[in-house]
Amino acid sequence: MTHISTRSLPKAELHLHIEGTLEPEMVFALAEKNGIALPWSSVEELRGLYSFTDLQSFLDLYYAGMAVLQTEDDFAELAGAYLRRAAEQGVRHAELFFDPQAHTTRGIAIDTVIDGLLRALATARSENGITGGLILCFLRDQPVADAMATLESVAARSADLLGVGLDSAEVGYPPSLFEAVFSRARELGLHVVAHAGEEGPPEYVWEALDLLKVERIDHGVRSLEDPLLVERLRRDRIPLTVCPLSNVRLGGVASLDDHALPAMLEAGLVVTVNSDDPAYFGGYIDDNYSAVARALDLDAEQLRAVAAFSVEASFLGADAKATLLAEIAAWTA
Ligand SMILES: Nc1ncnc2[nH]cnc12
Ligand SMILES: [Zn+2]
Repeated sequence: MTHISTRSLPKAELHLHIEGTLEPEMVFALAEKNGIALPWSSVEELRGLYSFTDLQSFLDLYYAGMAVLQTEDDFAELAGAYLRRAAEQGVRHAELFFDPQAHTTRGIAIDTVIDGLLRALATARSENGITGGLILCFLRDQPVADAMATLESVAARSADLLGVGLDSAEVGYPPSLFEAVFSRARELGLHVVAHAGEEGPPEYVWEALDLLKVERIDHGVRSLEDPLLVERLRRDRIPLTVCPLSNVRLGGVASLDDHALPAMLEAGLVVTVNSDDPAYFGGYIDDNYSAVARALDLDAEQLRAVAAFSVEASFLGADAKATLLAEIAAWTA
């Protein structure tokens, strides 16, 4: 059994919903500050609800908690807290997902959200040397026209974004619905990624690749059900941003011991380890690294390989990648 500490292993986080870092304590503090009535009476009561049966049971609570995020300062505080924790856990680069439609439908301006998050990223860069950017996610269970309108609303400031993604309830909302939206995003020079194969079938992963032309697949764990798809992902070195603790907490995988991560590595896939919604799933990124290191008995070489994949799969430039890869190669447990 390995007990390697991976905290100091340099890594990139590529699958992190910033709203999923909203800890119950911050929910209550922001509710008080903003004069918002909550349906929960205490931090303990709210945290007690964090036992999920599937993706939707989590999403219901995730969207409810966001009501406390009102001002640019609130978004900066949220992202600042995450980035400090991430830096403590060895994160050197973080590409943050955010869900603007979950805020604009509550009357919050999209610029308020983006400006707050960008301010936190700038502060983290100067204080901790951590680099990063924003990936705007469309809610796939909302109308396609809303996604297109959201994209057009940021077209003039697309340089403030790294890319776009696709999240929320997956089954019944195939990537094919969003072909025109992703085409427009690519036209704006944005990187493109999508959640696929978390609860949805391998067919959704094929659609994300062939129709949305994504550069990474978020989750993708169900890809292993389709050998031809595995071959495609391997051949084209399409990275998968896997979130082990999330898969267990949402019931996609019975326990960490049963996680497909070793099989994915064995199959020659570019697999990365990420935290998804750490406030809800019981751990930030290094909690995910250390949990898989223990449960799956990964050695230092395998852990360095996963960290190197995270850098390779990132949207950093070639020089920044080379610097981080050299640090990872030099890392010893
Ligand atoms: N794991 C996940 N899957 C889909 N949508 C999400 N939104 C936040 N976390 C998500
Ligand atoms: Zn996710």
